[in-house]
Amino acid sequence: MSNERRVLVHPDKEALAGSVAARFITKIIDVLDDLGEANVCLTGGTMGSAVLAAINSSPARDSVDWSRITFWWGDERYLPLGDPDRNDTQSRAALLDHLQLDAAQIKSFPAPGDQPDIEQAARYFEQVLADAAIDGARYPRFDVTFLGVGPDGHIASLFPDHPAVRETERVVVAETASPKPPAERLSLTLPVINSSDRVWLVLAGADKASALGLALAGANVNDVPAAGAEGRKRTVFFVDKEAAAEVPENLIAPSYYWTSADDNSER
Ligand SMILES: O=C(O)[C@H](O)[C@@H](O)[C@H](O)[C@H](O)COP(=O)(O)O
Repeated sequence: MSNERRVLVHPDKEALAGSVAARFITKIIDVLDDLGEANVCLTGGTMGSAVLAAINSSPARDSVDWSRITFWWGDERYLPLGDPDRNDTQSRAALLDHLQLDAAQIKSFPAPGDQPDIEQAARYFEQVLADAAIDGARYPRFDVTFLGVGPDGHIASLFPDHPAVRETERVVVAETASPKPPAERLSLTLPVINSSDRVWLVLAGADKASALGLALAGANVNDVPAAGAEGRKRTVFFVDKEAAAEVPENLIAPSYYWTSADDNSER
């Protein structure tokens, strides 16, 4: 199995969300069959929520044994629990609150007041991740990590030319000057994101075309953080036609009916 980056293009945002949802359901069933349990890292943003809503409305939703999945986020806005702008609030509304999950399956980042300040909140969550890890690792194995991509090429809360995108030692960092409001956020660092078996980037719209084109053309990670996203087994850019406008034709996967047999190449 090669770990080349794949670009899968869809006609529009709705088809994109539906396709990612279908692929996720199939993949996570395979992972649970193989490993017995799974860790999934969700993303904020409109595409992240659209995918979760598509999973929730899928006829195959309840083919997944959700009780064996722990949910994390790649980043979180540092806002009070329940704030409508928090990523976990939006993920709950789109999917998680429609499933029968134990509270322990949902690993929300801390909110203001949980820890003395945002930096200690970052340190605290590093311990939460370590407690969930095995074999002395600093964080669990993420089977699928979703990422949205900003027009500037940011992923999670790793923004171009910010120290967080260059951080390679820490597991969780505090971002206090996010160009995308709100200013204060917590984020996994790139090495942790890239420890994931699969990194699935989901982006739609003409405003993402430049960032995607640059990321696939090998831009510097500091300039275009999405350029640095790479899963251990698979890295897939799920995009719509508008976002794909600047992607070289040779990087776009031939359109084919994807079957699980194709996916067995991962084993
Ligand atoms: O907290 C956040 O804002 C997200 O984690 C962020 O990284 C988002 O995924 C991108 O900005 C893309 O957002 P859209 O999908 O809405 O364009």
